[in-house]
Amino acid sequence: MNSGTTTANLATPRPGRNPPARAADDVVISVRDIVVGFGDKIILKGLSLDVMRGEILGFVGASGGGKSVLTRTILGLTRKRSGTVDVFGQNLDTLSYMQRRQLEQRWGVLFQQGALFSSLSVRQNIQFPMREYLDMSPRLMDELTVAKIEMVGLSPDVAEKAPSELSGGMIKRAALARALALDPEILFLDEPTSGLDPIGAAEFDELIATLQQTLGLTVFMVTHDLDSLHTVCDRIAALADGQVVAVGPIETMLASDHPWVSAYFHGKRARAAGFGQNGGR
Ligand SMILES: Nc1ncnc2c1ncn2[C@@H]1O[C@H](COP(=O)(O)OP(=O)(O)OP(=O)(O)O)[C@@H](O)[C@H]1O
Repeated sequence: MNSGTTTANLATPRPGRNPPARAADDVVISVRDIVVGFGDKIILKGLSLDVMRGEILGFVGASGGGKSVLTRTILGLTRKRSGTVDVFGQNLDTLSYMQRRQLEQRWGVLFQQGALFSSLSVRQNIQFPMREYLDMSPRLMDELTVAKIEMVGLSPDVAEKAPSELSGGMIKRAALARALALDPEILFLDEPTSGLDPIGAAEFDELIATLQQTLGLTVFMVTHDLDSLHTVCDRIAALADGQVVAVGPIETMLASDHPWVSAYFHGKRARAAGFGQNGGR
């Protein structure tokens, strides 16, 4: 999937992709100095990070380092002890219930675990957020459901299936369709390619890139997948010791002298994937 990809074409936007916005006022998510812990265990230790409009930001870090915790904190599902999270310029701590609900309609989430409600059909899963947030006729919901299913590359008959009847790749796609149900501007993806074989993972990466492009999405993607980082991410942020220790395009990661970042991007697996040789791939 990555053959023909060079370090040079990572420095500039890949052909066919619009350059992501980089203006300071185009920060879509701004995390400042957040501290998150459980009991006496501090996971995020004053972490700061910006996500820019229209970019795919890959978020990497050691297992158990706090990537999901950061995602859940941004989404307001995990309490922080201090610091701020602004989304679309709105400090999440200051929002009223209604403002919060309006904001929630502007993002879609694909969680790593429990991607679909197992007791609901794919149609019911996709319509879940529509029922939760919108007042729509069943007919319109059905039409939108088919559109979302086709958008993620599944056939319409999948709508009536139960999650247990789908392959791992189809479940990811159906969950993505649900994440897109409300036409969000931001997509949060927590390890979207985990559990997929390399071909399935590559196809899913391609789907994310295509959707980002056609829908103008901003994507925050937690991933361990070196191929995903290389092929679809505009920038990468690396988490270590509870903080973002490097952020930038792949070249920044390859040049970083932080021990974890260096080990990750120059390690055995990275070398097997063709990274880190002569400063690139
Ligand atoms: N609700 C919670 N209560 C207590 N500890 C928690 C809770 N949620 C997360 N943790 C702990 O926070 C740490 C970070 O977890 P997190 O799931 O964010 O890691 P991660 O970087 O996403 O890991 P992985 O790559 O393995 O998914 C772990 O030690 C985890 O056990």
